[in-house]
Amino acid sequence: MDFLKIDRIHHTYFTKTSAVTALSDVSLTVEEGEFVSFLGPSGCGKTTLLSIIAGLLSPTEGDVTLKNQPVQSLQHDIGYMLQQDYLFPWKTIEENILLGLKVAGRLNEENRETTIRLLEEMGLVGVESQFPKQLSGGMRQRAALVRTLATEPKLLMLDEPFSALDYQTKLKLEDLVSNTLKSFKKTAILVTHDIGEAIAMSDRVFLFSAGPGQIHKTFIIPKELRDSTPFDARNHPAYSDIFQTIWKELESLGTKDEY
Ligand SMILES: Nc1ncnc2c1ncn2[C@@H]1O[C@H](COP(=O)(O)OP(=O)(O)OP(=O)(O)O)[C@@H](O)[C@H]1O
Repeated sequence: MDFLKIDRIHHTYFTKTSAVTALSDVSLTVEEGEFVSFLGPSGCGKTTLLSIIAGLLSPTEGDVTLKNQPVQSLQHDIGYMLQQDYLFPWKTIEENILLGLKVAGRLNEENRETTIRLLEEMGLVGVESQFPKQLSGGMRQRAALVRTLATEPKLLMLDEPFSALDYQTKLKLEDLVSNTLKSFKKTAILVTHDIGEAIAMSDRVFLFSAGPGQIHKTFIIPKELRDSTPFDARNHPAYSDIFQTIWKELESLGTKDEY
């Protein structure tokens, strides 16, 4: 059974004066526990597709099923990690992390223990009583991910989560996030413009072309890279081959200023 099935999705935005086709005939599947990336130029429909998967937007045509259930309304058990951490500045890290569980009326001993394990995995033990402004950007992003994972989402969507961080922090966070998602056996979709990040973190990469957005090609990341941490994958001999292959495909789509 496919964990997530996207079947012949087509989406057109209609405005008073125009119609913009954001996605055309997009089909893909994601297996449980898999980490996939959506890579492509600005405007190729990545955000539109995430919104459709989350049930925030109804596609013009096509179907999405998550764990064999049709997605027809907002999915509450999808977690997000975004470019901004959206932590509440007036709450401590612990209060921020437990907020989602409290609001859902699901705070109990078991998921408190899960939260402690997550704090350990993400190297955040000791900062629970601090406020977000006392933490670095990377630490705040880690706290935001703990808050998301604490609610045990079925699927995690990572929408350019590292793009506002400095390069060193981004590399360290890639490793931490990847290890944590593997140890919690999470299924995840990463949206990124960064070929290296997509290769280092994913099992498969879907390369989108723009205008309208379509899947141009799917790349299976070599096993030796998948078995490595993202940092080690970037330094593996197989990395440059797959990087070149994806780069050439991107170039064949037409170079855009964004690249
Ligand atoms: N609400 C909207 N109304 C009209 N057109 C829209 C709307 N949202 C997106 N679009 C258009 O749909 C296309 C796909 O947009 P989308 O934001 O999904 O792309 P994207 O790949 O996420 O871009 P980026 O990488 O810049 O975030 C673009 O041409 C965009 O201008």
